[in-house]
Amino acid sequence: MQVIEAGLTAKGKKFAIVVARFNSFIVESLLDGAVDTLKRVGDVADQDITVVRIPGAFEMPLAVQKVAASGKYDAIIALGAVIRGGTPHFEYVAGECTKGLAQVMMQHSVPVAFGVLTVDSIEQAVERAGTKMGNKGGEAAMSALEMVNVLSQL
Ligand SMILES: Nc1c(NC[C@H](O)[C@H](O)[C@H](O)CO)[nH]c(=O)[nH]c1=O
Ligand SMILES: CC(=O)[C@@H](O)COP(=O)(O)O
Repeated sequence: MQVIEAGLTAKGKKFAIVVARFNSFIVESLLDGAVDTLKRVGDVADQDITVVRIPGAFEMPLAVQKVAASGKYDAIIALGAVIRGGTPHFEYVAGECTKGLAQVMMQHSVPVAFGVLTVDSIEQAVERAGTKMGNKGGEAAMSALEMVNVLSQL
């Protein structure tokens, strides 16, 4: 049996973090978690991290597609927070964001870590942005680190 398993250090690899400004009080905590994980777990240097700010989750697929097409990055981390309101708006924004990001990942063969919260309430968002349910930005960064390493072995 051959098992391909990857480590998490990614010194010298380049990461782009695409950050939605909508619900920024939540998303900035996701960004803090992602940067902290890349540096502390991945040993990624500050100059190898590029942060791209965009309006909201709906714009995420296009921005991530441009970043992927540049060929400059080993992985991309998408960070945002879609919080359910009183209309069907949530379904459209969250659905298009999720679908679009998956398409970009397959089209460009570059890992896109999904750090976009899709939650029913602000309370659920706070819980996932560095409080009792952890920090989903940090978790997305962990997956980007692992994917960069695993892809290099395949
Ligand atoms: N409601 C949320 C949005 N809405 C904004 C859209 O993403 C988009 O920027 C706007 O419709 C203009 O095209 N964005 C989020 O990231 N989170 C939300 O909860
Ligand atoms: C993405 C959303 O669901 C939200 O921000 C929009 O709120 P609403 O459905 O009340 O217009």
